[in-house]
Amino acid sequence: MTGGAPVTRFTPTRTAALERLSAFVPHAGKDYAALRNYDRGPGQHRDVSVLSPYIRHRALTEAEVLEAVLGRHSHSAAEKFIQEVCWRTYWKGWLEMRPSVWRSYRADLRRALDGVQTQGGLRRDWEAACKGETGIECFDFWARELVETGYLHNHARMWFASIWIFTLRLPWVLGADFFLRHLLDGDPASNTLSWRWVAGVQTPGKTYLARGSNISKYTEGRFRPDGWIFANDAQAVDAPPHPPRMDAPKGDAFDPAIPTAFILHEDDLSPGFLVLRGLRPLGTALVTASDGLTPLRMAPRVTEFRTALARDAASRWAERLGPVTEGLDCPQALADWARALGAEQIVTAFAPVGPVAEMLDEITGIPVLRVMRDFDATAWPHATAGFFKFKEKIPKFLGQLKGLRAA
Ligand SMILES: Cc1cc2nc3c(=O)[nH]c(=O)nc-3n(C[C@H](O)[C@H](O)[C@H](O)COP(=O)(O)OP(=O)(O)OC[C@H]3O[C@@H](n4cnc5c(N)ncnc54)[C@H](O)[C@@H]3O)c2cc1C
Repeated sequence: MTGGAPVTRFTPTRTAALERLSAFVPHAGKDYAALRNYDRGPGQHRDVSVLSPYIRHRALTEAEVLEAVLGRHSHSAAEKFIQEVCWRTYWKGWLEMRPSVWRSYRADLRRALDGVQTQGGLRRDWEAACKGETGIECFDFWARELVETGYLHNHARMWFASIWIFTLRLPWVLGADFFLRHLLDGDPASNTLSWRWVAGVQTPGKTYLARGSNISKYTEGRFRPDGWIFANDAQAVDAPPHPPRMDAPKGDAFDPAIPTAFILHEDDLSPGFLVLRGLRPLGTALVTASDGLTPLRMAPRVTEFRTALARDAASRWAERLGPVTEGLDCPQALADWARALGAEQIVTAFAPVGPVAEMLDEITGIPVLRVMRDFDATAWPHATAGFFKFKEKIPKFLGQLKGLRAA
């Protein structure tokens, strides 16, 4: 066996994440560069890190993962892995500067779901795709793997999205929503922008077309799809041009001497950087807002994982957080809770575009200070164009990692 231990189970603790990280780090160099495209199937994903459900919620931060890898490998040996970690950073920065892309996705999704209600053919095809009953063996397998494990290999995500859009001719937003409901790492930036990329919307005109030979090779013959199932040509999906780019967010500073209520939310479950900046809250609210990712029902596996991971973070930091309150699931309830504590400000880690940020934006009557990590503040403003330009800046981000300890 060449990679880390084969896994697809996700224990919702930082300890489990750290164990997985340390088992994977030795393989993050040339093994990863050579083998990362192989999808060996559920329980066999040994050539990739399978860390994304933890990194997505910042039970592990990108900075921590990069530091661990650079503690073992040179930059050039681990270049490929480092770049993949930075794809997440890039997507987040890109969406932060064009937040209307997320709002447009949601509006298009609502329209597509109306279509599902009113058009029998669309409903039938959408249901067959989500249940893994299309008759396309590999696609059906991945649909079930996703629902049963909450994870898919990156290559399977690309093939799946391509077949969804160009073979089944289903709206890409319905596929993105299917992913968000079931992926443990489901995330507005990486998911929306990756689906847009496959559809030829993100890099206008450049689509990703799945090929049978590529699937056979990288599944080591587990699937040998016939050529006929694939579209020969992928016309980019029609979409408006990218919206104008806004400035990257800067985040807020906070005065630890002011009585503070703290929101620990699912987009950043490592509050150590705030404790280091003097955070001593009167109390903490634990917020998960994943239900806001979809108009449909989130998979219980996903909400359970996120709730457990958030509780794990709260229990790790119990001595620093004051009394912890759960179940405050609307802006008004959060504002009332903070005031009842005697707080004059709410402090929280910056939440990127998505339901948590939307909830924070609606809190009124008490200042909400969203504190950014130095890593994000440094990297996000560089997501101005394509990843190629962004990745040239990676050495600069890595140069600043020293001292940016996160947990
Ligand atoms: C259609 C589609 C939808 C996707 N939806 C999501 C999503 O909702 N959430 C999500 O986290 N990722 C998404 N990805 C990106 C990528 O597939 C996953 O991050 C990756 O497969 C996670 O597995 P891993 O941890 O084993 O990755 P590894 O190969 O071990 O990579 C290490 C880390 O780098 C980051 N990373 C790797 N590839 C990417 C990428 N292409 N984009 C962003 N970050 C990356 C992740 O944090 C990952 O944990 C999507 C990709 C596609 C093609």
